[in-house]
Amino acid sequence: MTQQRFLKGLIAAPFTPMDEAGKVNLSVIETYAGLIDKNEVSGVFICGTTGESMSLTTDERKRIAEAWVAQANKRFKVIVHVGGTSQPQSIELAAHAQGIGADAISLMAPGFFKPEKVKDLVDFFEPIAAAAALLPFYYYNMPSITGVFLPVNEFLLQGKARIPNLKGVKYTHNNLMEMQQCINLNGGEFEVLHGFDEILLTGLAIGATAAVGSTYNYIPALYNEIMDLVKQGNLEKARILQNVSVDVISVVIKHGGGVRGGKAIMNLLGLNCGPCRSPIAEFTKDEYKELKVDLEKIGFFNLVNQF
Ligand SMILES: CC(=O)N[C@@H]([C@@H](O)[C@H](O)[C@H](O)CO)[C@@H](O)CC(=O)C(=O)O
Repeated sequence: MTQQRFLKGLIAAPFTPMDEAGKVNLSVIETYAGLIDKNEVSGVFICGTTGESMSLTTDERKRIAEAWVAQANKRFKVIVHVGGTSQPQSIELAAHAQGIGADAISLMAPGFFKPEKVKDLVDFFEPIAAAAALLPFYYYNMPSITGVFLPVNEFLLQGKARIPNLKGVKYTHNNLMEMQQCINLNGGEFEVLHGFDEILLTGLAIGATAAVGSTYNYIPALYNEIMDLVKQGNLEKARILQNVSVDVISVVIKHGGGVRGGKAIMNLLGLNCGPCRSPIAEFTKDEYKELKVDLEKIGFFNLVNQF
């Protein structure tokens, strides 16, 4: 089946640059956007998990979205995550994303008061998606964080009946059977964006054609090669490269995970993204030293060719 896809290839989930005082530092986004453009990354998924959306104010989220749309300047796509726990706040962010010329919106399920049924989730999303009716909308499925484990294929079916701009799902979960069902639903009607970098190869094997992730910020070449190798049918080499990604992500996990560890990596590489916002603890000097040693041990710095 060859369907026209809106999103393809690698989409980086940018870190939100902050200064030492913990304020959002928009000035870094110009250089950041230059790196994205240079590295065959087809888009950015901003203010998501990696972008610390839930720790930002509504106004900060708007300013960040404006900066990315302006700096991307149509060189790559900008998908704005507008999810949260407050429907009116998300409506405001969705309308804003459309107004500034973003390419798409995405929303995770509300994780404080949770929808009990698929219908509740559709009810929550419908007016938000309608506020950006001209943009494709991707459901951001991430049950490990939201605690919402509703069946995604069922959501796509019920959602499409009421949300005309529902385009697909960003699938950040390891239920590969369900992910495959979503990919094949209605003959491949929906775009399923792969969400876990460490198992990209698995997602590609079952038919994903685009992926959103935090490590595509700093080692995109590795993943672009995995994608090329899969197209060529060279699974043996693709597996070796995926294993390299697993080594990197093991170090990232040791140092606090994709957001904390990943932001520290960006800082080590010279793109000043600053600290994470509380409650994610700031990296100490000793931690930076230890991270560098761990990355050197696995040959990480040879993988980084874009800085
Ligand atoms: C839970 C989580 O943060 N997942 C990441 C992954 O890229 C993740 O950092 C990576 O696979 C390492 O575990 C992305 O799916 C998140 C993402 O795209 C986002 O920032 O919204």
